[in-house]
Amino acid sequence: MVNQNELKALVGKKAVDWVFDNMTIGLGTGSTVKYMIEALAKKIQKENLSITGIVTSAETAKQATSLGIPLKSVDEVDHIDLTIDGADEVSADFQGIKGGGAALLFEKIVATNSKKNIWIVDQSKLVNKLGSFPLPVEVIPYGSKKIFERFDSRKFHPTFRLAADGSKLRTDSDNYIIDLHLEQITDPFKLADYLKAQVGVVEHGLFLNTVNTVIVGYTSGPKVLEAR
Ligand SMILES: O=C(CO)[C@H](O)[C@H](O)COP(=O)(O)O
Repeated sequence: MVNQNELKALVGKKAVDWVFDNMTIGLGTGSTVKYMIEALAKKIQKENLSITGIVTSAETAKQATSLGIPLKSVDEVDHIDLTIDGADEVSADFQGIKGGGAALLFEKIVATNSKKNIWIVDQSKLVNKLGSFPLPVEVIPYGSKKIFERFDSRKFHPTFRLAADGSKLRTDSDNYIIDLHLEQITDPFKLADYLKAQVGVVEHGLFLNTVNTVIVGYTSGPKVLEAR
C-alpha cells in the first residue's frame, strides 16, 4: 500500500518534466512541493540547466537555497514561465483552496504573475465541492478582531490560526490567518468577492481560475489532469 508521502513524492518528481533550460520557475510551499524542489535540484545538476526560482515563502527559500537553486524575487524578473505548487483542495472544475501552510499571499502573487500554473496533489485533495478544508483568510493584525466578529456573525465559524506556542500565527508578512470552517462553499466566486471587499483582509485562500494542469498522485501512479 502506497502511503500519502509516497504519493506526494510521486507527483513532486513528475512535475519537473515541465521544467526546461532557461526557465524562471515559481516554487510553491508545502510538503508536496518539498519533493518537487528536491527533484528540481537533481534535474538542474544532472542536465546542467540554468533555472531561476521565485519562492513563495521563507520555508521554501531555505530549502531551495540549501540545494543551490538560484533565486530572485518576483519583482526582479520580467516574467515567470511556470509555477508548481501544492493545494489543500481541488474541485472537479479546477478551483482550489490553498494556504494550509500560511503562504497564500506570496503563492497568489507568484501564481498570478506566472504564464502557467501546475498543482501537485495526492488523491485525497480532490473534492466535489470546496469547503471541507478550512478556508484561510490573511488579515492585518489591526482591526482583526472586528473582521473575526463579522465573519462570526455571518456563520463562517472563524478561528485564528495559532502557532506552536499558542500565540496567533504570523505569516511571512507578519499578518494573522483566520480560518473559516465553512464545510461547503456553494459559490466560491461570490465568497471571494465578499472577502476581498473587507477592509483589513489582505488575501484569501480561494485560488480561482488559476490552474489548468493538476498532477494527481494515485496509488496506481501520477495522473495529469488538464482543464478543457
Ligand atoms: O497552500 C499551501 C501552503 O500555503 C500548500 O501548497 C498546501 O497547504 C498544500 O500543502 P501540502 O503539500 O503540505 O499538503
